[in-house]
Amino acid sequence: MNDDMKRTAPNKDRPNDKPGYAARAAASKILAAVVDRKTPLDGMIDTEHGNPAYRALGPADRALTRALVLTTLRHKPMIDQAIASLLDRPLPGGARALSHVLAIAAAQILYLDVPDHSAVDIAVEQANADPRNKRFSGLVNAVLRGMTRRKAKILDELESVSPIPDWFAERLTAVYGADTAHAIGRAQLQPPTIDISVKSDPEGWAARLGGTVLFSTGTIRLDAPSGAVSDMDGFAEGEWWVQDAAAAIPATLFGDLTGQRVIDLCAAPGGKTAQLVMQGGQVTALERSKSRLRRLEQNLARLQLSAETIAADMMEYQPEVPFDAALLDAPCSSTGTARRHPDVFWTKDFSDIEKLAEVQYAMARRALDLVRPGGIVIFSNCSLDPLEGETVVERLLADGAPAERAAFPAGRPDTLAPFFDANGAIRTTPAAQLDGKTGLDGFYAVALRRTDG
Ligand SMILES: C[S@@+](CC[C@H](N)C(=O)[O-])C[C@H]1O[C@@H](n2cnc3c(N)ncnc32)[C@H](O)[C@@H]1O
Repeated sequence: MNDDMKRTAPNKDRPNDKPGYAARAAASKILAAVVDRKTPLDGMIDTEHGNPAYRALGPADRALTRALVLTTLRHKPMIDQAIASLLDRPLPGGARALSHVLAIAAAQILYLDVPDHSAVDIAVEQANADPRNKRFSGLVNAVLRGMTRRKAKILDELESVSPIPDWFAERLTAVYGADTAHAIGRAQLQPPTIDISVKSDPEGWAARLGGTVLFSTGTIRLDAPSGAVSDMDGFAEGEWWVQDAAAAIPATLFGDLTGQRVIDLCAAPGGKTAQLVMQGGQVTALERSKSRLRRLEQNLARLQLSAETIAADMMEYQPEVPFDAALLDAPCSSTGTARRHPDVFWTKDFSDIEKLAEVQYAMARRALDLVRPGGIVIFSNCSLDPLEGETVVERLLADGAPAERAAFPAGRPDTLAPFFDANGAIRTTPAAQLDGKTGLDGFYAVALRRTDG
């Protein structure tokens, strides 16, 4: 039996076989893993290695589960407030599983185009099917029916609620000011576009794929993509790869790399490696995770681009000859990508940012050892917190690392000018516009020149 048939042959006598039940049950489990156990979402919705409840679903139910979890996480503070406003008293501390069933149902009622009665009925059945929650099935019914009746008023009340957690909202306000912090929060609610980088002919591919070209990076933006990315024109032929416009900025800042030996130090899945090859570099892609390096190799093979690949920890790797240039796209809190990965706000906290900042500091120092004197290191990451960007560089320079800030090569589009800070580094946030378009990840990128030797 194939996946589609499993989805279309329910046994109506068993509520758990009702259409849509399994998708909601999987969504509630996955939400619990994100919120209670801080498990990143991506791994759980992987078709090969993901959560078993997700893998057991057919393609249509998998898409529904993803939509349910993403929508719930994107609106989590609103949903929590809406549920709390309908309860006489808070749910008992042990009722975590129940709270996730309620949240998934509330996301459908408030934010998704799902008939209210299906959302309510299936949530009641989920409660009945779990011995821990059976006694609450009446409460689930009452809360969710109340929500459907008062939907318009509740949505109105939720207008002023920030979609990001307090710890991060406070941090953003302290760093960027209240208006930008608010705009970053609102940007989080917009469905993300698909941005792609092309090997050549952006205008031609934009016309073929129904997108528009963002002049600043040559990115093609698909505002209303339909179907799987891998089925789109040019994907199998290796003409393009998916890459947010902001993520495309750091590598382009090297300019022409013809004749230069370049190392991409945290390379997988390889979007920036592909750019470095396209910019003419003789590229070595280094990555600590063997499985992620395999993915990078597959991506490069599809794109018919060649680079040397090495599975190694950059902190231990010793090249025979130092490189002319290095890209350090360091692991980070990924808070700049929360539009597409809304789980980051619920799986991370400020202590993670502090720990990652230490790792990045050590990595940036190491990256300087791997280039020749006079060589350039571009340090970048997709965190919105300056502790993982601006402060790392300030610390390096204050501590006497053999480095100075370097200018990016001339010739970049003027439209990138608003993203340069006073020190000549790039800072983007989801509150900004690129080429007049909203929808951009948060990124930081700086160029450093090795000064000793
Ligand atoms: C932000 S991702 C890189 C994204 C990549 N540059 C791109 O554009 O596709 C960070 C990567 O660094 C890798 N990484 C983390 N620590 C590392 C280390 N010490 N040495 C090498 N790679 C490392 C992670 O496994 C992860 O794949």
